[in-house]
Amino acid sequence: MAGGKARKEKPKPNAVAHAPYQGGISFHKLKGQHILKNPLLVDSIVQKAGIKTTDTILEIGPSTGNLMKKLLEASKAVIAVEVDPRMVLELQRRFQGTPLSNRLKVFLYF
Ligand SMILES: C[S@@+](CC[C@H](N)C(=O)[O-])C[C@H]1O[C@@H](n2cnc3c(N)ncnc32)[C@H](O)[C@@H]1O
Repeated sequence: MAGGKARKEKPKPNAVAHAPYQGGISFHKLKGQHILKNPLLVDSIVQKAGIKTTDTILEIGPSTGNLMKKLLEASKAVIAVEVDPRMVLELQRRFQGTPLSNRLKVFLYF
């Protein structure tokens, strides 16, 4: 701006209200909610964990289940604990009626 004062940007009124809307769910970043989007990263995590088909896994905070899906495919069972009821609903929708569902238990804890 030649000769004028630089205009100050208005602060956003509420960071949570501006969280991106993805997969039908708005994520609350302040609660640590974000999803693993890169399938190669998810594969790498599962591979490095050295999971055996006889293992039962405890997942804390599965969110919408991107990592969970791979964990279920690699293990005997996954027990998950999630604080957000919207995520629990989404997980039920995602895995209901699939062969993975009988190896999964999700608990809502809050
Ligand atoms: C970073 S996300 C998990 C991403 C997920 N693993 C994926 O595959 O995309 C973290 C999740 O943990 C949940 N969470 C935060 N605090 C928690 C707690 N104390 N106990 C259980 N879940 C929690 C959040 O609601 C959120 O769904």
